[in-house]
Amino acid sequence: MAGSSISNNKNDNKGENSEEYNKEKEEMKEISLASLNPMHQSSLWPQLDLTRAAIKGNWEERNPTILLPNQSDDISHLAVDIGGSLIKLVYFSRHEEHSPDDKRKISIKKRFGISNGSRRSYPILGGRLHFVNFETGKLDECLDFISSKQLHLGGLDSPSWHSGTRPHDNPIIIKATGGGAYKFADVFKERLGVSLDKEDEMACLVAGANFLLKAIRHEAFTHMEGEKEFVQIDHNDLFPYLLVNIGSGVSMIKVEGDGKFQRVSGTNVGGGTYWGLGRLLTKCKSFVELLELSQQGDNSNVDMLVGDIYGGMDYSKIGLSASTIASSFGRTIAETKELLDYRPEDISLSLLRMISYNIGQISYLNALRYGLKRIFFGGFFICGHAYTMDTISFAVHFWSKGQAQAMFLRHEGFLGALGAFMSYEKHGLDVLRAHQLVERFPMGFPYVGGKIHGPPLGDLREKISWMEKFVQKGTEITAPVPMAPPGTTGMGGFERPSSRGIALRSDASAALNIGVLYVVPTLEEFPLLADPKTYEPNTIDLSDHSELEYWFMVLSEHLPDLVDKAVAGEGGTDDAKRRGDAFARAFSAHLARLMEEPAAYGKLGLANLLELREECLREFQFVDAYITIKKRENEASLAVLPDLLIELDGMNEEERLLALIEGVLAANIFDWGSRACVDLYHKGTIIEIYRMSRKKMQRPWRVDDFDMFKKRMLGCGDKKLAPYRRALLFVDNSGADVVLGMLPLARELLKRGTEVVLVANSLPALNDVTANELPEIVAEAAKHCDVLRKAAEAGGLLVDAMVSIDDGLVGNSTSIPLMVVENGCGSPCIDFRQVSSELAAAAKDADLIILEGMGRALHTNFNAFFKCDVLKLAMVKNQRLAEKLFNGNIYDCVCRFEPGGELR
Ligand SMILES: Nc1ncnc2c1ncn2[C@@H]1O[C@H](COP(=O)(O)OP(=O)(O)O)[C@@H](O)[C@H]1O
Ligand SMILES: CC(C)(COP(=O)(O)O)[C@@H](O)C(=O)NCCC(=O)O
Ligand SMILES: [Mn+2]
Repeated sequence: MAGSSISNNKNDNKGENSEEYNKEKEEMKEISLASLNPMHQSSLWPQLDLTRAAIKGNWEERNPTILLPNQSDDISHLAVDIGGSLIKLVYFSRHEEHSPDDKRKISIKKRFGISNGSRRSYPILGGRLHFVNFETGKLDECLDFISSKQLHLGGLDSPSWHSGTRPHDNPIIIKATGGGAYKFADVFKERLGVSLDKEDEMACLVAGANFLLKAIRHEAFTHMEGEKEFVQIDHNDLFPYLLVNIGSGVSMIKVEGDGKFQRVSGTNVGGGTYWGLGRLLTKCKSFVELLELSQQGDNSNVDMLVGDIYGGMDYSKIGLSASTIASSFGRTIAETKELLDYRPEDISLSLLRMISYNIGQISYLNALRYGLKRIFFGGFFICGHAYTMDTISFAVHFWSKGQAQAMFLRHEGFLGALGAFMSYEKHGLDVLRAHQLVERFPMGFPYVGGKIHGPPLGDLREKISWMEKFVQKGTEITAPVPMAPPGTTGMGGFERPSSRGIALRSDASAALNIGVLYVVPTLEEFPLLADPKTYEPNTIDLSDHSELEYWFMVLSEHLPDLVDKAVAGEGGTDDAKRRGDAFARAFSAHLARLMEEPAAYGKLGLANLLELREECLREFQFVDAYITIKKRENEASLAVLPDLLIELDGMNEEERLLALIEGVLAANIFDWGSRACVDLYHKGTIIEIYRMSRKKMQRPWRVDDFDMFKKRMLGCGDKKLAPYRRALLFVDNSGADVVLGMLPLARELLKRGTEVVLVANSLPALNDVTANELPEIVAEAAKHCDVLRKAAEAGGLLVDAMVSIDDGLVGNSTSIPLMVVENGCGSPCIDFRQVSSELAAAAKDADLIILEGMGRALHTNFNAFFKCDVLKLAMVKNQRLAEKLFNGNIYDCVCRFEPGGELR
């Protein structure tokens, strides 16, 4: 029950109780950012070190990469928002993941004329934006933090960047907003030697909100009766809106565009009122404590309800139920009672409701006054607290009679600081778009909910011991807010929160659900999506709790096997075992967190869970858990490929096409992500299983559009259609899947004059084949196949891999080339909103897409439409999914052909 869960709460006040966490000062929420345009630097922007800067690659390229050899990788830039209650820091650290261009990449870049980085007219460098906050009353802590991380020296073009000293004639300037930018300017100058460049607070709030609403996909959400729902904001239909920032006090700003706004109202009853009055009345030591108290409160002991006045009856004539609050704190007029006679829990809840309800009501009145339908609420007062949001939402909904809607922002507390940060320059941040931002949730997130200022755990050993320390706490993650629906009366008031007794996650009251947003400048929207606006990658929506429970179970059960493979893949060393253990804990904690609050990481689909698992493995430096298995299966499959090709070549074209599709479906059984299949592998060799799988291919398949596809490929009678120009083949698993399934299909397309682009993962995921691995596999296959060889050579694919091939054949070919491009993903699924620039370029001339495998064709994209023809091929290796999608059974096959564009 709530009481015990809260009082036993070991996550509480970590900073105060534990020495270790006393030094935790770095917020674990980060956003990666595009970096700077050296062309447009203002003198205020901390300069990059451009000494010995050189253009890498071709000078004639439109967007060459500029190397900055003297630029520290840890360069930081800082902006501050110093409010009445809290200081918010936003700082940028450059953080680029370098993956050297291999020959495959170079040839693809040449082929498609892709320049480095992005299409824009400046090089975007990777980086992260960190969010940190301190109490304003503890300014010293904040200054120590800035100083220890040298944030105030951020990237200045001076030798002092390294030495930490700086010449007096070159003042350091930091962007600052909030009242404290004035009040504490001298302290910053004295302690850190920096000048604060003051930016208007309202302008910063608006700039921060506009950026977030445009660039971050799941930034805004509604929160009604415990239900959180993300809102897709149409960039072209964002304005006008009312921005209500609930900080110490409250500002209400009518926003009509970028930089176009007016502060129309406000109220002095805000977050400071709750925290200040609450502290006085309850003797709470911290804001979090005060909020937690409210979770166990019953405000009817403090508030005067309509029923108190009307002898237990509703005042239905004017729509007020007996439980409606008639007068906040009205019961405390009783002369017989003193403050100590009231429970602090009840006082806290009463205060929270009074203030939230009041702000909701005033906000709506202002929205009404200015004809604004949408209201976004920000400010640290909300701090992800479900009951606060529900109360505000209720007020807006009730007073507007359902006409207006309250929306909340995930980065609620950092609008001003973000706006101040953006005011350094107008060219870096504000052009970023959602497809370039990837949000990741680091391993500590389930434990600390993004709240605790964790140490920068760059070192793997630190990560592991951090996990080990938290292992006890893993079992204590209890339900966050909400609470059960607050039970509104529908008559203008609230019932008491029916949530009393439901456990509150220790830190949920102040947990900001913000992960790490990496900027990957090279990511693009897939150009062949029929309608990017309505595209939803996930087929399974995990907001259905029974689905979530099922997949939670599947992934949990699969965990020991995955850890075994990952550890074995690295020789089973003690180090690998320890990492394996820590990974299992971290991933289990993510799962537990999401079970309790499915929307904690944004909108949750199955693809997100599967990707999270891969990311978590990478965090513990398991680069490729299935590497040994993949190699073994590739070799076994390559050994039988020649026989398969001979068999195929002996067939007529109709038989062959069917055999090829059957082959793809049968070979898709080699999937180490499926429990059922893994069990199967104990029962026979790869080749035996493949044969068994082929034998069982009975048509009609569960989804069987083969005849339609055949008609398009082979024509009908004398009527032949032109071959496809270019086919994108999204390959799935290593071994038989790619070697005996997809490569023979690729070969057939090549023979028919179609350019083939093999699209594979950028990073390993389960036993999926990667773009790095494919050229070698193709080279091996090509030893047995002229078609593949010639095509690959002509495509420049087989540069290194083909050294053993007879030189006489090289360059003689006029065949259509075969290419390998990376998809930009490291997951068994694919989200077409964010793919590599290589793939986006290759897609431009494509007229056929073949999506293979459960992850890419069923879990994601089963319902997706494309501008060109698409063939979705997969074997369903999970009973529940087969039942859910088409009332089918495990091992059913899907061959779905959907003509694109005008044909549909
Ligand atoms: N950890 C916290 N400590 C103090 N106040 C907090 C905390 N978390 C949330 N708050 C609430 O947030 C309010 C401050 O919000 P904020 O947006 O930072 O405003 P300001 O800029 O005025 O400081 C506080 O008055 C309090 O109600
Ligand atoms: C992870 C996968 C999507 C990979 O499937 P693939 O794309 O390789 O066909 C699939 O194995 C899966 O959904 N596995 C979990 C379900 C299970 O164990 O039954
Ligand atoms: Mn796979």
